Amino acid sequence: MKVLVMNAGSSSLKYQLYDMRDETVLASGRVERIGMDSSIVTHEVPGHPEVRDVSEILDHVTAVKRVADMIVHPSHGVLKDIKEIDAVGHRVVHGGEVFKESVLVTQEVKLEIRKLFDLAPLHNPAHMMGITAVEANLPDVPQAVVFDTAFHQTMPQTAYLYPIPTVLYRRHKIRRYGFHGTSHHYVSDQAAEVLGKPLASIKMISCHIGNGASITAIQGGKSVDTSMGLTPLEGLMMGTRSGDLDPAIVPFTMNKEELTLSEVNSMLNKHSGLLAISGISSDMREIVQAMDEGDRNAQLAFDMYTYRMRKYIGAYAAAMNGVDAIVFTAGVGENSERLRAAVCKGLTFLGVELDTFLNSEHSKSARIISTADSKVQVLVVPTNEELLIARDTYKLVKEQSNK
Ligand SMILES: Nc1ncnc2c1ncn2[C@@H]1O[C@H](COP(=O)(O)OP(=O)(O)O)[C@@H](O)[C@H]1O
Ligand SMILES: CC(=O)OP(=O)(O)O
Ligand SMILES: [Mg+2]
Repeated sequence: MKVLVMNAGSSSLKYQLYDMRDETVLASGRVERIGMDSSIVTHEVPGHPEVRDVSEILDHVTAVKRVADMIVHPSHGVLKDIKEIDAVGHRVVHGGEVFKESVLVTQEVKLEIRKLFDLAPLHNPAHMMGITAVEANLPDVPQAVVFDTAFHQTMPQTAYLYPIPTVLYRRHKIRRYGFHGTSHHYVSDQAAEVLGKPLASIKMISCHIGNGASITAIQGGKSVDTSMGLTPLEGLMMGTRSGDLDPAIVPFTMNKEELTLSEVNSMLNKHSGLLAISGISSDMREIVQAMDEGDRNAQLAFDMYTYRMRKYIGAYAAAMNGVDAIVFTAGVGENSERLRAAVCKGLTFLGVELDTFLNSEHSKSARIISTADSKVQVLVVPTNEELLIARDTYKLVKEQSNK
């Protein structure tokens, strides 16, 4: 079975095509700057150089069509006919309380995802555009949706309720949901394998540090608390998002700066975090470079970012009354030895001892980076949300066809 995995953002579309017989990636790529003047399409077949193309792509339907064209292209395609694609799996960030696991797309499912637009305005509308674009380009191909929130549905009420009037939860389902669940789930499985211990016996803290960033406490393989909340704004300081702050800042800023609610919302989501403090970039690579060149604001941004991570790790060690393993994943977590070193430096009280050599090694595989004596094992595990999405999609479509 061939499964196409899609992660549609508001102006981008990432894809991976899997052959599920051996879970190999046949092709992958992305469309960026959808709806802007020059859109960029990149397409890669393992073992071959990347193909890049700049053209005008006005909407997601055209973007999906371009992806399909790439996949069947005479020179860099991997399929003869687009009909060879058996199923499409989508990442959907917000599944609310309705979706505790992955499901096949139906009219009702689409309606439910639409109801959640308010709660993930940067993400869910884009995913829906991806789903309808596939319907337009690949009619009759079954589609599945895999939710970032699903893994966190095991959180106890103590962790997911906000201490505000409960009528807001009953009426509007205002509660903490958590995100990046597919990634936290994947890396926790992988980490247990590397450690050679059953997941059921491990207290783990998983740090997904990418553009968006979240930390999850995983006990016995289940998410028991996570740093993101109702929306992906709560928790850690991120590239452009503020993370935790005093909610009173919202009305106070609106008042003092004469801003509207949507302007403040945009400030907190798009103009805060690393970008705001450094005044340079939301990209950790550029922050580290500027820091090394002596830029004090970049240094401050880095210090705040890692300080806030350390506080969450401490909190989750307390939440689980201990921690056996800390896992770093996603763009920053996997690639920045500087970040890992800075975070772990302040965790010696927990018995964390990083091995400087292992931490500095560049490798694409899951590995331990703590010393043999460290009481808490520290790991780097490359995440693979796409593979879990492909697996769930494959399973759901197979079950459906066996009915
Ligand atoms: N070598 C590196 N050092 C530090 N940060 C890196 C490195 N490589 C990538 N990153 C960071 O990873 C981020 C992207 O992470 P990723 O998990 O791919 O995010 P997303 O999936 O949300 O787009 C970039 O913003 C960049 O700052
Ligand atoms: C939920 C979330 O923050 O996702 P991303 O990191 O892809 O923005
Ligand atoms: Mg990501």
